[in-house]
Amino acid sequence: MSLHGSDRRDTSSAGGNGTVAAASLRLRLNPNKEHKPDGYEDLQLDFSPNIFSSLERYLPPSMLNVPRDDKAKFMREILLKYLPLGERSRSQKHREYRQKIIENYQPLHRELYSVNPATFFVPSFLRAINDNTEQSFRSIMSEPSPGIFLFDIFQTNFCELLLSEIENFEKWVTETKFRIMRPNTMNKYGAVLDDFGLETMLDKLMEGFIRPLSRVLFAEVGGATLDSHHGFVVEYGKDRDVDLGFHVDDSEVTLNVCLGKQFSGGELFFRGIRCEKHVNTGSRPEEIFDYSHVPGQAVLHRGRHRHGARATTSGNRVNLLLWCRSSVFREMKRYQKDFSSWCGECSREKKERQRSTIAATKLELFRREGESTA
Ligand SMILES: O=C(O)CCC(=O)C(=O)O
Ligand SMILES: [Fe+2]
Repeated sequence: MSLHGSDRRDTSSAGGNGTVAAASLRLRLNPNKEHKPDGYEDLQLDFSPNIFSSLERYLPPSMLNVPRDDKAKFMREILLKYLPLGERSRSQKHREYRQKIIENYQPLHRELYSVNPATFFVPSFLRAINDNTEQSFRSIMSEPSPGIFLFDIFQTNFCELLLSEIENFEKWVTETKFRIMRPNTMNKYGAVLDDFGLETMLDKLMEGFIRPLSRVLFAEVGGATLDSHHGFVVEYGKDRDVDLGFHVDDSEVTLNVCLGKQFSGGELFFRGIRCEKHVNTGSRPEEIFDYSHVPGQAVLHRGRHRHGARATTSGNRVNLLLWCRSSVFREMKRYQKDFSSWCGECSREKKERQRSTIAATKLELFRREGESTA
């Protein structure tokens, strides 16, 4: 979402009640650069906390020092005006849904709810992130097939704690008969981690740890500008989902980490990267890659890398998925037709066009040469 000068609207209906409802309040045209904005990470909001911190500098001077909740409420009203009506009520309903869960669900392991690098990540991963160079990233990962990166990320203890938190959440769901929303249309089981309080932690995971990698590995699909996420777990086995059909993710970059437990089967199969237009085209032999999950190991790939998961034939498999999105990339994509920098089929078509242009030029040159020597 971008707030251009010309888009800025009157905020007269914003606020609803209390101090922030004054009809004359408008956003400033230029930000107050001296003002140090509040953090909004710990609030349940329908937009990224960063948007609130950025927008705060545009608040009218009289509002800069009002309580944070009032500022958030005022800004939220403004931001909601930029959503189409249907989406606005969907967003409102989802907010209420989350609020209800968070007010009633008692987390089991509070230490999971904010990122603690020393206890979450394995040392090799932390070192690479701290070095922050392409060389350091590549030194901890393998790329068994173009665009699919594998590396150790989570400590065993972190995986176990997260599994136990998820079990605890599901126990609460069963006991209270709370109807939860599943991660997406393809899963009957699993849970959205963002919905029961892990959103801020996962946002930090994306910003501090996945975006630096994606900036280098997936620059052409907005890897440097990932700014929102959908974080969830999928669960397979007896009494759970069995497999997952062939699909692309609603993400620019996907992090998939197996948390455990004991299982067989469940391999991921990859079949090349495709844009929307080419999503159903065939794959070439070099695009075929199968991967067997290893608990604690990350698989990082573009969301448009076509894939699916084979049946988990025994035991239980639980995987953490972080679909990372870039609003900038999505906006730019609307004005483009050629995705040869990442779509396997666009790239093949482009090479084919170049090949036939060269062939036609050569033919023309031969023809002219023939004419001049005749
Ligand atoms: O089962 C898996 O590990 C893959 C899940 C997946 O691809 C997804 O949820 O988008
Ligand atoms: Fe997927």
